[in-house]
Amino acid sequence: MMQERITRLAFTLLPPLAIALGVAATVRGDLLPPLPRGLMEAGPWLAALLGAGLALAYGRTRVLVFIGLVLAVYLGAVFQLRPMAYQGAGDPAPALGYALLTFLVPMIAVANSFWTERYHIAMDLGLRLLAFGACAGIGVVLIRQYPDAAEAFLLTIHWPAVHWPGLGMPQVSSWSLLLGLVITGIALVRGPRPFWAAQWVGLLGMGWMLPQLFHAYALPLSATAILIILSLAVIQESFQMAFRDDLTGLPGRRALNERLQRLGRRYAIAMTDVDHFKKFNDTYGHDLGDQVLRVVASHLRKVGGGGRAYRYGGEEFTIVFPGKRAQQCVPFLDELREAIQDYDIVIRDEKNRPEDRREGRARRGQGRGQTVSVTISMGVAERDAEHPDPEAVIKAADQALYRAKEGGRNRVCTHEG
Ligand SMILES: Nc1nc2c(ncn2[C@@H]2O[C@H](COP(=O)(O)OP(=O)(O)OP(=O)(O)O)[C@@H](O)[C@H]2O)c(=O)[nH]1
Repeated sequence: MMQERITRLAFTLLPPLAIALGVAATVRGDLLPPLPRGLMEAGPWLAALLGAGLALAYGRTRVLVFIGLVLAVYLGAVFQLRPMAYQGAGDPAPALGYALLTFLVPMIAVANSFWTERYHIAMDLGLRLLAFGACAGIGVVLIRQYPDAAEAFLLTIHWPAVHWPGLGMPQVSSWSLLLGLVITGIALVRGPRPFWAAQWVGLLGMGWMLPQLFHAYALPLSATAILIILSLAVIQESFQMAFRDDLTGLPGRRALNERLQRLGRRYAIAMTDVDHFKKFNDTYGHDLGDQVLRVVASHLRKVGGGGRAYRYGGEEFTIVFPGKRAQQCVPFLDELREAIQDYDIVIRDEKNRPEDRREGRARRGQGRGQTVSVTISMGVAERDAEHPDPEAVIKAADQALYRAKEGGRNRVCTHEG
């Protein structure tokens, strides 16, 4: 499971990181030729339109809010920070406004990303805007009412030893950004999803772009890149929704249908079914049933012989072996069957769970955690004259599976016997 998560993390994080590093190298290395100013400055708006369009189409209100935050930071840097840097210190109001913005954005981003998308999209978006707008409003009121206290909190360098002026933001803002990165990072590692990766890279990118204030392209190019990364995350998530099974993480039926259309002349297909699963569900409940399906899927994912597993539906899985005969697949299938049969699934007794963690550990130490195991049956068939297309091969594999069940379950049967 661990290795699986690391692979997923790498696949999720590498594309946005590659885009971000590409942009950073372009800016730092001055690799772009002189371009008309308007063109560069149109970038963030065009990318925001693209992202907002996609987010609206797929009902991703979280992304819409994050797009707003990126634009707010970009505009804040261009219209607040830049003039401030030219004019030098004088009126503290713009500095306070900028500090409040950079302090609030990572916090709002985190709150927004943990807020599950519910209700109708307009209602959901309205509630978010109301809540986050209220936070910003309270911040502005507090700054106006208590400018000295606000300055002391937002603009003071509280710990000079750990402050790096090159960060381009007040110290509390950099803490807020760091906290945002840590929380988003943990969420990303625990459940690698394109949105978490996009938000993590986005926060990092915002932190990176602010000190490059006077570089001709840094701000618009970075903002454009972050918004494009967000748009790609929306596309990637919708793609995953269509092709990946949510419960097990395996590719789903649609992905299987796609794969079946592109098989060559020789292939074998195995149908897999969890034994007595209805009884299992009835005895231990649907939640443990779901846990079993995840465990079975994590084994099937590791199938050898060039096979690839899909969730066919319910407790049925399909494994496609390109270039193989049915007999050649049997050892790989048997290996899976044995691994699943030997795997102990620990029942987490939620009702009688001890409050005290130490007691829990002690109880587990005494071997009180009850375990269960399941078995699977498999039927495998290959393409031949009698079964010339994937539908016919699946039907033949289903018949073999039926025989495996009839023969006592926990076994692999081939179509030809
Ligand atoms: N927990 C859980 N159960 C599911 C899911 N999908 C299907 N099931 C259950 O899987 C069971 C399928 O049982 P059956 O096909 O009747 O057969 P079986 O009990 O597996 O028995 P044999 O196949 O004859 O060994 C049903 O009780 C479904 O409710 C799911 O996503 N989660």
